[in-house]
Amino acid sequence: MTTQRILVASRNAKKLAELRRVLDAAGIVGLDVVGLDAVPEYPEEPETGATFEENALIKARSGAAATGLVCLADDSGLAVDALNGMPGVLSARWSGGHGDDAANNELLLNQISDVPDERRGAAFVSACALVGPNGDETVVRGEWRGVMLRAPRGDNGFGYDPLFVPDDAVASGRASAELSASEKDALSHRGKALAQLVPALRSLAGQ
Ligand SMILES: O=P(O)(O)OP(=O)(O)OP(=O)(O)OC[C@H]1O[C@@H](n2cnc3c(O)ncnc32)[C@H](O)[C@@H]1O
Ligand SMILES: [Mg+2]
Repeated sequence: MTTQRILVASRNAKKLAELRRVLDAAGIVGLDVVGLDAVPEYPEEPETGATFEENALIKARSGAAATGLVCLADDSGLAVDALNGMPGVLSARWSGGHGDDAANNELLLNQISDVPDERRGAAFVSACALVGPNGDETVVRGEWRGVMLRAPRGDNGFGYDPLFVPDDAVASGRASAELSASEKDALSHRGKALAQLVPALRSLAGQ
């Protein structure tokens, strides 16, 4: 059986690790998952879309076009109800610098410090785009509802995980950053999005 190479186009090492984990857990035989470090550098397009779906497609299209590989990309973020869905697509650079989790978390907590408990709902959102060799495109979305804490808790995960307590009963009030990797994957926005791609990935792998 031939092995289908698939590029997972993310510069965020912790997100990349989650994407790999979920693909591994899906048990798809015949897929060789590679990251951006395994392919020659290519100019990456700015993530200027108005939606998670548009941004995921921007990333997956440019990865597929530059490498000729099937390409999977995730665009994700946290949508806070009291902020009308922000930080949303701006989540990675909410405080200005890209990917400064501590600064992003501090700013966001301050912005919602006056929001009462009953209005602290939020959702993590992930859009995952898969672009195939013939230009075929699939985009899926997963959401994970929860509430915003008033101070960070936990050391696992990344980004806004220490601020977010999932609604799921199995999380029993723990922050996302207090869940194990497999617990997060089973519940998360990213896990839900990728689960919808399993059939497309299986057919790519020739299964
Ligand atoms: O675009 P790539 O290279 O994949 O990496 P990135 O970190 O820039 O990723 P995004 O543009 O999709 O921005 C997503 C941001 O949303 C936040 N985020 C997304 N998923 C998250 C999760 O599972 N837990 C905590 N924060 C998350 C986190 O701040 C991310 O940096
Ligand atoms: Mg990004």
